[in-house]
Amino acid sequence: MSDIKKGLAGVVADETSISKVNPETNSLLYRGYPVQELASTQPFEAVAYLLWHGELPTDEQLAEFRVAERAHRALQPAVKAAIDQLPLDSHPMDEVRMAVDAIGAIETAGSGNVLDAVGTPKENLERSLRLFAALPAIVAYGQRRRRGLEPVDPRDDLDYAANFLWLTFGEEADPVVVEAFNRSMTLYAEHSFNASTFTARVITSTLSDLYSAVVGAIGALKGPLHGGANEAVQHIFEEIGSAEKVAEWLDAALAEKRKIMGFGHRVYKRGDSRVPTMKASLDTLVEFYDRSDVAELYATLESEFVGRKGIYPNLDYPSGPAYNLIGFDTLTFTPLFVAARVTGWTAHILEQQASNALIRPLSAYNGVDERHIAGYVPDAATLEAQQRAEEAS
Ligand SMILES: CC(=O)SCCNC(=O)CCNC(=O)[C@H](O)C(C)(C)COP(=O)(O)OP(=O)(O)OC[C@H]1O[C@@H](n2cnc3c(N)ncnc32)[C@H](O)[C@@H]1OP(=O)(O)O
Ligand SMILES: O=C([O-])CC(=O)C(=O)O
Repeated sequence: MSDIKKGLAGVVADETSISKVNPETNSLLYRGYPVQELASTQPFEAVAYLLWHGELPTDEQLAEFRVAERAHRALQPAVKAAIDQLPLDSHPMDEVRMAVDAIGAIETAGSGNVLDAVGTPKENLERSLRLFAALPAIVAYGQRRRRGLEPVDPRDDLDYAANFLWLTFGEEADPVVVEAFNRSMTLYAEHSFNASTFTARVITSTLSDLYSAVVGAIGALKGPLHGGANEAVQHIFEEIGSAEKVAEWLDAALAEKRKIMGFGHRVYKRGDSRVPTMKASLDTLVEFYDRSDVAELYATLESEFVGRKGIYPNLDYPSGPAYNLIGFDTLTFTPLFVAARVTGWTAHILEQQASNALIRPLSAYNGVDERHIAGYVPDAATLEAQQRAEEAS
């Protein structure tokens, strides 16, 4: 069949008013605002509000939103208990998926049946806010427990980004670090019908609940062709070691036909619109931590790979080393992406619920021709149905 779109490449599956990815102009708009402007001027809470409500909050709305977000920051004992059941060497993405699953099971408990678990738009907006508020403590706890540290309590006097760093490291981060981290959250928040968001929309389209959709999206994000690439970039940096070893490493990697993680994109073919903003944040971190070696490796790998293949970095390329400099464990990088993208996922879940159609594409069968079990004799009802089908065709 010639009209198969492998990987749904180029297929417009539905409309959305949440974000616009334009590879021609290399731009990304959230509800009409260029993401670079949002990243430079807004706290992440305001970006979450924008994605859900369609408008940036007024000062009063932001203050009210912050009160609600701060009220749900603490790690719930049942969620901590769910995470504690897992081996310490479970992947943190599995931990986060388990935590969201536990929250979903707790919050929809008593809803009676699958129809009631779906919830109203108001309930789903509240659920989105609670998940957004709870994820930093979940991600931070994962890293702390692997380091043998007790969780710390959230700080009501800190905004989202500063509190996230506090929860992870147990100390107040420098404003330079908070700013870079806040920007990364905004840049990661939303990107139209990427694989994880589309997964969330597919699950939502069956009238399943918001938590199930987010759990599915986490599973899709874990893959290294999608969100898992920020973790994979750091592994590559460690494998290479230093800028002078890039050329030799790349020769071998390309000879082995390896994918170089952090490069390439399904939609952007001439560079990811978010990279310059994240690279600027990486530069501030390089300066702050006095790690010019990281900048050198970054620049050398980029120029060698772009020079040889004409394939450009995506957002995971600068964010991987940025998260490493901040002090996050490498395996925590993709959970940070979850904490940011939960805003986009839930905005899409709400949009899908508001205008739903079951998502169910067709497939072209390319298996063996019809065949039969030797000695099988159809019963009367089957024969009758076959006869009716033949007559109708
Ligand atoms: C936030 C995000 O999720 S951004 C994406 C993060 N993912 C990564 O960084 C993983 C590495 N990149 C990739 O695997 C790809 O570029 C993808 C999956 C992101 C996009 O893939 P697609 O649009 O399907 O392009 P596809 O994988 O078909 O690549 C086209 C060609 O470029 C090559 N190519 C694309 N990206 C890379 C890469 N990173 N390294 C080496 N070769 C690459 C492919 O091998 C393919 O070559 P071929 O035509 O000779 O077979
Ligand atoms: O859009 C995509 O396919 C992947 C991506 O960059 C994202 O989800 O941020």
